[in-house]
Amino acid sequence: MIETFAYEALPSRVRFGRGTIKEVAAEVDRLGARRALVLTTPQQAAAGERLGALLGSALAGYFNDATMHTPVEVTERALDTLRETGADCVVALGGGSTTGLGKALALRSGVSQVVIPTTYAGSEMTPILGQTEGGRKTTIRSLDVLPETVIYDVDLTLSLPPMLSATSGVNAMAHAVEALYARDRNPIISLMAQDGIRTLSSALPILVHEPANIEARSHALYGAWLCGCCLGAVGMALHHKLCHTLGGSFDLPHAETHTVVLPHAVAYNAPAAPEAMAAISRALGAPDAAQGLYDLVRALGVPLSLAKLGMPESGIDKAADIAVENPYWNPRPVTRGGIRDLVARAFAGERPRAAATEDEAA
Ligand SMILES: NC(=O)c1ccc[n+]([C@@H]2O[C@H](COP(=O)([O-])OP(=O)(O)OC[C@H]3O[C@@H](n4cnc5c(N)ncnc54)[C@H](O)[C@@H]3O)[C@@H](O)[C@H]2O)c1
Ligand SMILES: O=C(O)CCC(=O)CC(=O)O
Repeated sequence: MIETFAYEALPSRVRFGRGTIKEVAAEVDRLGARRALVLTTPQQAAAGERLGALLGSALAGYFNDATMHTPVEVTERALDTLRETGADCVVALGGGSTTGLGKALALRSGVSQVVIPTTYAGSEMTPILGQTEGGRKTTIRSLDVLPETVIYDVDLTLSLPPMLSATSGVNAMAHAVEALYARDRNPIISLMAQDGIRTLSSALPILVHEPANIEARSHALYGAWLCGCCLGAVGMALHHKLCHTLGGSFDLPHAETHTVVLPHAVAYNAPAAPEAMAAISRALGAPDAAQGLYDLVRALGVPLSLAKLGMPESGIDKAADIAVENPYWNPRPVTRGGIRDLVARAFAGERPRAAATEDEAA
């Protein structure tokens, strides 16, 4: 039987393919905008200049200081540039950090956004904005920050280094995994989630050895789009909350933290979400969801432990304390002991705990 559900499609236009960046001026025009401010990180400034050339007379200027976790002071500087250049639109070229800056500007000024994603983070498909002020990261959900247009150009992902491709891809898979057991899950998003996990788990092991494999790049970017849609559409749970806590408390890198934690969060939730686990296993082609994810991460050759990412051992207890401070919905109740065990295993890079039955886990 089909479960009772609600489904709300988010309004955004997507173009996908190779060489699609050439359509940027037409897409800006389609939005009724006249002057576009190009946003990048300092590392992608040269790619931003090539994009500026494609915009021609619609180019208003550049802001090349996008920074991870969207610090408010950077947004304020970008807002000054937006006003000085008279831009009525932003074109964000880059990963989640640059997309985040575009969203922050849209929230404050109402400008429309074209996003050209070059990682697999998926922020371009969500009405979610995380911002940092005074060392504290807060998240809002509002249609005001949802980008109007997203241009996926597979060619732009060829330069994404293999290790960042792997961790960014697992970051994307985490959105799909949690969508499958979300409280507000629905059949359309679950289909996208399963296909997102399937395409990324097939493409990533190829990309770490052959980063220029265009077919694998194309599947990975398509999978990232599907996973981003999942994050934008339904609520996330333990895995995302825990990564947020760990990243914020110990200044750990975003995609790498997701990659280490995902198998352990899935093992924790497995007893309470058997249908989701079966769907994840099928999508991975592995007998067990959590063990399959761990095997995938190990095969990608990326760090398997929070210790390797720079978390101190004393952080295990601190993370467990913070994780139970503010209650949130999760398919399995979040207990301090359970989370401590999860974080300790993730800290050491051990295999996730073998799945318990729901009774054993209670
Ligand atoms: N709000 C949301 O829905 C959402 C979703 C996912 C992530 N995020 C946020 O996004 C940020 C992380 O984004 P990210 O993981 O994409 O990393 P990122 O955007 O910080 O990019 C990492 C580095 O890789 C470089 N880079 C990106 N694409 C490249 C390419 N194709 N070739 C070469 N270099 C490239 C960037 O310039 C940067 O230096 C975090 O702040 C996270 O919280 C937000
Ligand atoms: O930091 C944000 O902008 C929100 C992050 C998020 O919702 C997805 C993630 O943790 O990958």
